[in-house]
Amino acid sequence: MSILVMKFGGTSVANLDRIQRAAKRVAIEVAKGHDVIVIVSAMAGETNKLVGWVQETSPFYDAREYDAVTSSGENVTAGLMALRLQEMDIAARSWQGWQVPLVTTSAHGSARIEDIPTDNILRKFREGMKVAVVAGFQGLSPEGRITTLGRGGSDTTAVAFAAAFGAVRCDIYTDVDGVYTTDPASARRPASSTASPSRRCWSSPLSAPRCSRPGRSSWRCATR
Ligand SMILES: Nc1ncnc2c1ncn2[C@@H]1O[C@H](COP(=O)(O)OP(=O)(O)O)[C@@H](O)[C@H]1O
Ligand SMILES: N[C@@H](CC(=O)OP(=O)(O)O)C(=O)O
Repeated sequence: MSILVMKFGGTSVANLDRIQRAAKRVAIEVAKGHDVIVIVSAMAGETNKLVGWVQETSPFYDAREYDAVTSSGENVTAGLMALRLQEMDIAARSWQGWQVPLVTTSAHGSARIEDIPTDNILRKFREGMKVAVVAGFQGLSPEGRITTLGRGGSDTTAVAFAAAFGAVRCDIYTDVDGVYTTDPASARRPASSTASPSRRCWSSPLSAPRCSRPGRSSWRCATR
């Protein structure tokens, strides 16, 4: 069994057309014989909207409820991606963090991943499932509450899954107009695009700094 992890960021699942386009990419990898774990983010802008709603409702909010609300964007995209794949006759189902379960610390809003048991998903692959669509960014605390991993945390989810499942590769997709030479989120004046978006960018830093910890093993992680 060769497992491939594919992560689609908010820009790549921003609407139903983009979800369909991402699903087609997944289908290509399934056709190559991989069992695929797809990690999805919330649709672009959704998490910001949810954070805004929390802050507007409760300025000194309960962090456990912040996580309950802000994790929900990924649940929507996971379900929609699984439905789209099913429409393409690919055996797929969605998994929320608690269903895996992706066990984290109790640090709500910036939880650390403690454990990713592989048995549930591997059993489904053995039964014929081809794609496990996992909601990124979220997990379950020892107290049984939903947690989130911090903004940009879906990259962390993807890299941690790739390590836990011994994936052949972890591909991180984002929809941009080109690959800049520096991270536009941190650079004062983003350098111009130097390559086509489809080119592999092996040196590109992942958006979540905490990705590097679970990902320090030997397999390759590509930004596409
Ligand atoms: N054109 C680009 N070239 C290089 N890096 C980029 C580009 N656009 C975005 N990035 C970086 O890639 C990472 C993911 O971008 P982000 O906008 O969060 O996309 P997504 O919603 O797909 O996760 C971030 O670190 C971001 O700054
Ligand atoms: N949706 C979450 C998690 C995430 O990783 O998103 P993206 O892959 O779009 O950066 C956030 O906005 O923080």
